[in-house]
Amino acid sequence: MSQSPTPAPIGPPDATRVPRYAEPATFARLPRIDQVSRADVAIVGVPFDSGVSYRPGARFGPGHIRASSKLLRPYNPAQDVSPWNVLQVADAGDIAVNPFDLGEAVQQIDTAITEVRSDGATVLTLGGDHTIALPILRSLSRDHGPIAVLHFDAHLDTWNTYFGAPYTHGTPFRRASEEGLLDLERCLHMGTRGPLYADSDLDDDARLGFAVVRSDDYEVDGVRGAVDRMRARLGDAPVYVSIDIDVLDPAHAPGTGTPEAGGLTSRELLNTLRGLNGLNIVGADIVEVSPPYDHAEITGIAAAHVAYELLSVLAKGRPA
Ligand SMILES: N=C(N)NCCCC(=O)O
Ligand SMILES: [Zn+2]
Ligand SMILES: [Zn+2]
Repeated sequence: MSQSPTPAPIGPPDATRVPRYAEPATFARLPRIDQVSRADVAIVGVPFDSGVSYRPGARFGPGHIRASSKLLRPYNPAQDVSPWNVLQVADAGDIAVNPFDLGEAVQQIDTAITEVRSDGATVLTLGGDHTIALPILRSLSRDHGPIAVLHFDAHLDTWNTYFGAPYTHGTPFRRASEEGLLDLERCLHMGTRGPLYADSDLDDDARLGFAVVRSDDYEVDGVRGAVDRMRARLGDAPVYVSIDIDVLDPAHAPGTGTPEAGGLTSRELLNTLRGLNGLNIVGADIVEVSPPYDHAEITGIAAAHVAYELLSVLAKGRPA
């Protein structure tokens, strides 16, 4: 039987013919998911910030990242790939999440992510606060088993509860570990720094399955050393990449809710992500972008470029 050939992916309109600032924003001016027959990668917004412990505003993150992604161009010379030519990437819009009921919100995110994934798409989620990583990991682990979480963040996010609440942006990875969603030999934080509640936080964190490449380790070992440790830890496990934009120094990402001094530069983060090539990435998020605290789109642009590097890695990983 003759098979109909897979249609060429639809990319963004040519920016030399359609102004970048025209039209409602989709990520990188890519098509909406209802404009394509199928998607290899779906961009999903999660406008939710009811889990934050300090400054709010991440509910406006997805729209801001989309607006800040209009200048991205089709060819990525740093990875020698044109991601839109290799993958059908489409914008699936935003999940309608209950801002008043965290339990229901977590359930809604799991359901919506599972539905997008059931059509065969890898999901790149734009947050939203870090609470959203838990339901995404629940969805992924049902198909992939225990996941290696590669977690870029100033914070551990393996704390227990806030005001007795189990679902918050400081607790997703403790819940995930307790629920058996994580490969305890292969999870890793990158870029952590700053004050903790107690020194036992680090003992708890290690017990929950995480190794650590601190922000200060970049000073000593450089990006190359960080990438070597990252690849050794992740091995060939299914990897979920969770990027809290506050992993960047506040100079590189002021628009976030719980900023900590002494962070990575955007160049260090982008270069570290390029080191993911060849690994088995099953999903990713970019969270904690809070536009009310941003200036001149600094944080939105950083997040858009982070997404672009991740999409380039996914494109390079696709068998020809
Ligand atoms: N930004 C995230 N995801 N977590 C921050 C937790 C801050 C705190 O417990 O003080
Ligand atoms: Zn953080
Ligand atoms: Zn976080």
